[in-house]
Amino acid sequence: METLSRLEKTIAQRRTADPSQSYVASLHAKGLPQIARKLGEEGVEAAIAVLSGSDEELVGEAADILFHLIVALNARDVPLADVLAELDRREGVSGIEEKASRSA
Ligand SMILES: N=c1c2ncn([C@@H]3O[C@H](COP(=O)(O)OP(=O)(O)OP(=O)(O)O)[C@@H](O)[C@H]3O)c2ncn1[C@@H]1O[C@H](COP(=O)(O)O)[C@@H](O)[C@H]1O
Repeated sequence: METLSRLEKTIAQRRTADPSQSYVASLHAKGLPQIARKLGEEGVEAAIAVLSGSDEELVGEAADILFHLIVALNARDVPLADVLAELDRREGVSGIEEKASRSA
């Protein structure tokens, strides 16, 4: 989790960098729709790697999706800590109970 928090800080700092020098800044320059599109693409690539990639390819795709997810959260000014707190809240609650609480 330390790694993800550190990455979140770096991403926040790079938002306002020169887009020709920073991938994060280049995504921001293209806007929220592009950030969302990249997150979707990476999700699909990760799913394909689950089915047919090597372990090494899956690790790479998993890293890409975590990175692009944090870029997207940061672009919406939603702290990663909020997501982690939500996961903490769900701890000890079974998936079935969680689903029932959502549809109640
Ligand atoms: N972890 C990452 C990271 N993972 C993936 N990527 C980039 O995400 C892109 C993945 O997109 P694709 O695989 O679809 O490749 P692509 O065709 O080049 O991408 P597009 O042109 O379609 O956007 C690549 O350009 C990767 O370099 C990352 N870019 C940056 N980081 C981290 O973010 C920090 C800040 O980066 P800059 O903003 O570039 O300084 C870096 O120090 C790293 O810690």
